[in-house]
Amino acid sequence: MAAIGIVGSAGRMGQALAAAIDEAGETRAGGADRGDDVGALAGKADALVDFSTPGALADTLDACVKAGIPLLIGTTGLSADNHAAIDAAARTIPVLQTGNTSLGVTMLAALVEQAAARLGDDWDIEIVEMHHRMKVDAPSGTAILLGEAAARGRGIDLAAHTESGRDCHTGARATGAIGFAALRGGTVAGEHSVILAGEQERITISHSAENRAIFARGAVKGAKWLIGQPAGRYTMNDLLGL
Ligand SMILES: NC(=O)C1=CN([C@@H]2O[C@H](COP(=O)(O)OP(=O)(O)OC[C@H]3O[C@@H](n4cnc5c(N)ncnc54)[C@H](OP(=O)(O)O)[C@@H]3O)[C@@H](O)[C@H]2O)C=CC1
Ligand SMILES: O=C(O)C1=N[C@H](C(=O)O)C[C@H](O)C1
Repeated sequence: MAAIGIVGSAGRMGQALAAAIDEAGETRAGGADRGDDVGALAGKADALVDFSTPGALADTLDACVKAGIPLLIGTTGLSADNHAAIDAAARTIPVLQTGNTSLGVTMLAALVEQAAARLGDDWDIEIVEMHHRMKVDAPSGTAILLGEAAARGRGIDLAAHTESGRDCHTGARATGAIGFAALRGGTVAGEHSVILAGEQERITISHSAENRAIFARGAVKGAKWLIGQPAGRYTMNDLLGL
């Protein structure tokens, strides 16, 4: 049985994760929220799972490195500095970072990578997502993950080909661009569609999250899998052997 600590335990995902830990028969090592000592939590856990905010990440990584325990990072909206800090910590401990812990989105990303690899750049790729009104970051971590999968398939750099936040007179779409559009409203748990738009035909591949339990269950699986892995940076693909 694994003792899993929750960073951001009072939040929507923190609560869903607590339920998933119980459902899986694992142990809750406790939680850390704003102002709490994450080091104390790391000291009594086998692994931490973080669904909080990018500003909390540096302390959480430090705490896990000091305690020598793995960390699963589900928080999205991460900066380049956050990613550099993850890379540094992953030299000492196992770290799994993903914009989406669900099995369905991991499969969707694999399909998108394959489609992008086989279709030429005359097929325009657009990623559309919708989330609840409380979500603070855009595009979603999942949309970015799907964009990275498409870019990998195409053999291009995502940052250099991103078109997002289109407004006013944008000019025509750049050939080979990967476009992002974000909608916010209501209580939507997470909707993502990847549209491949060619000449007179279109492919749309979608994923709908019906609730947060799917993310929480995937995070518990990920945390358990991380315990016992060597130091390194992992994704859900590693966990699922994709
Ligand atoms: N990878 C995935 O599969 C998924 C990722 N997410 C991501 O997880 C994150 C959390 O989402 P959600 O639960 O909906 O958001 P919430 O706002 O409901 O929860 C975040 C929690 O983190 C707390 N928090 C703020 N600062 C700290 C800190 N320094 N240390 C510890 N906790 C802190 C917040 O407290 P306070 O209210 O006081 O600020 C809040 O309770 C988001 O980035 C979201 O995009 C969500 C779903 C799935
Ligand atoms: O904030 C959320 O709610 C979600 N965040 C993740 C994201 O940014 O993609 C995952 C999921 O879509 C829900």
